[in-house]
Amino acid sequence: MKIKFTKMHGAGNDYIYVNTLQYPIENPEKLAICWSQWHTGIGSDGLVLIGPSNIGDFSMRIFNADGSEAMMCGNASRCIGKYLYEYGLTDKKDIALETKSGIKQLKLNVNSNNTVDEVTVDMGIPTNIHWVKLGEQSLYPQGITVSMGNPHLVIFVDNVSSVNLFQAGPFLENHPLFPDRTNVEFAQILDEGHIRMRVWERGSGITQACGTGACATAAAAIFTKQCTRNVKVKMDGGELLMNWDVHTNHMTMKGSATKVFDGEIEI
Ligand SMILES: N[C@@H](CCC[C@H](N)C(=O)O)C(=O)O
Repeated sequence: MKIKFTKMHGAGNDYIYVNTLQYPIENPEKLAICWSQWHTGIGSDGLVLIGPSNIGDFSMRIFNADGSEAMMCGNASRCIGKYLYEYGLTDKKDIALETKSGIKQLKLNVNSNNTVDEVTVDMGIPTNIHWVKLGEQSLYPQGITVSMGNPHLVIFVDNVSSVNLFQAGPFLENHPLFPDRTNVEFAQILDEGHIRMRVWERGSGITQACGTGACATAAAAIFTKQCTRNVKVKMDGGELLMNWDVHTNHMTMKGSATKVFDGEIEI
């Protein structure tokens, strides 16, 4: 059986997107592992399924490169907005997307060519924000946990370029404090409106960007009064603009969504 897919990225965080309304997928965990491989698969940070929804306009399921299913993905939610509009699944510019961490509202920025270049997502309320001690075995004594529907650990450092992500990432992802594992963000405050961040994602390793991670980083920086409520998070693959609303407590994330190519694969 042949499945059509689209490879897309948001700030360099790249996923394989399948419209399951047309191509139902029975074993996404296995396919995420197989297709994400760079040398023997399509190559990606994971697999995203676009589906129907009873409570929103459409739904999203996201699988990391190791096959684990995540509750939410910020970069994929923007790419889904672009996909839905440009592939004619909707003509709405405001889309309610069902995710495992609830409905996320997408606002599409449609340009004169009728293509979507940017999407703003209401990412909801950051929760579980508190300092944690990481113990003597960690190079980094403490960090801040933030939940954006999925778990994050944010560690502020003076120089993000000097962090050895390959070493610190897996150690902290699997730290005993986090029985469900965690995403790990290293963040350097550039000024009160700009943060430089590098990420180790749970289930995918080093990625070029993480949308929920950018939200978590902004929330941690604002929580510790290092940044204002409007802040840009610069990652290896691009930047996202965050706003943490003082009245609603919701975090919004604005950024690009890019199509790489369409393909077809046999299963
Ligand atoms: N890249 C994503 C997050 C994907 C899921 C994450 N690795 C997890 O397991 O929670 C984003 O852009 O938010």
